[in-house]
Amino acid sequence: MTTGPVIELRAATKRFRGATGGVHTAVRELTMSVQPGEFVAVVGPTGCGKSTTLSLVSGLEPPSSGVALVRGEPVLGIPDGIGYMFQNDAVQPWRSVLDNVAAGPRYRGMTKAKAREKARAWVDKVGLGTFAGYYPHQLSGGMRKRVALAATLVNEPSILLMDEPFSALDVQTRALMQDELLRLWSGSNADGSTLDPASRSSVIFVTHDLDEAIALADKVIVMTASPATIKASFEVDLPRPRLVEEIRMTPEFQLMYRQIWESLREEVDKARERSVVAG
Ligand SMILES: Nc1ncnc2c1ncn2[C@@H]1O[C@H](COP(=O)(O)OP(=O)(O)OP(=O)(O)O)[C@@H](O)[C@H]1O
Repeated sequence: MTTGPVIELRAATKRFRGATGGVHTAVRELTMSVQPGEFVAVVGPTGCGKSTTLSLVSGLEPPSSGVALVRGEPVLGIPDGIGYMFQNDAVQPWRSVLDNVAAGPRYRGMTKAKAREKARAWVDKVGLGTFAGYYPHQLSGGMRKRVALAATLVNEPSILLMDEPFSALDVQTRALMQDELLRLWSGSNADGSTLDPASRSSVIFVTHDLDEAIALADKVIVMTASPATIKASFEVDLPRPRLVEEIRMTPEFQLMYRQIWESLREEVDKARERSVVAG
C-alpha cells in the first residue's frame, strides 16, 4: 500500500535534440506530486511542455535529469495501472463498441466471455448500451469519446493521464463528457454513494481550458511558458459532486478563475510575444 504521493516528479528536466542538432529544453526542473485519488489539472500556454510532462510520468520519455516516480519507484518503462486518454479518439474502427471496450481486458489475458461481460457493464455505464453492436463510424464524436472513456476505465487504472481528451468536442458535448468523467471517476452510484476518495484514480488532466481545469480538479497547476516548470499551484476548494455547468455559475468558481487567470495570463502573453518574435 502506497502512503506517499502516487506520482512524483522531482526536479525533472527533459531536453530534446532538434532535427538541426540544437537542444530544446521542453521541461525544466519540474517538481510536482499527485496524491492517491487526487484530480490534478495542468494548464499552460501552447507548446510549453504539458504533454512532455505526461510522457515522463508514463515512461514514454525518460527525464534528462531529475527523477520521475510512480508509487515511490523510479519510472522505467510504462508503469502498471496507467490509463491514457488523448485528444484523438483512439478507437479501433474495425471493432464494434463492445469489442473496443473488451480489447483491454482481452489483452490482459481475460477470456473472451469475461472480457465482453465486463465491457458490457462499462458500455452501459457510459450510456451506450443500445449501441454496443455499432461500429465507430456509425457514432457521433461525443459517442466515440464515450467509447474511448469506457475502453480506458474498463481496465480500472489507478492512474489516469488525460491530454486534452475533450478539446475536439463541441461545447455542449464537452460539458456532458466532463460530467460523465467526474461521475465515473468518483464511482457515483444510483443510490448516491461514491467511492472513498483515496480509492479513486489519481488523475493528471492537461487542458488549455481554465474553465475545464477548475470545474474538474482538486488542484490546478499553472505551468510557465516554455520550458515548462511550475509557476503556481491552486487548491480548488469547491464542493463535490459537481455539475460543471452549475459550478461555473457560482461566485466561488468565478473568484478562483480570476485568481488563476492572473497567473496564467502572464505566461500566455510571454508565449505569444515569443511566437510573434519567432514568426
Ligand atoms: N519527441 C520530441 N522530440 C523533439 N522535440 C519534442 C518532442 N516532444 C516534444 N518536443 C518539443 O517540446 C516542446 C513541448 O512540447 P509539448 O507537446 O510537451 O507541449 P504542450 O504544452 O503539450 O503543447 P500543446 O499545448 O500545443 O499541446 C515543443 O517545442 C515540442 O516541439
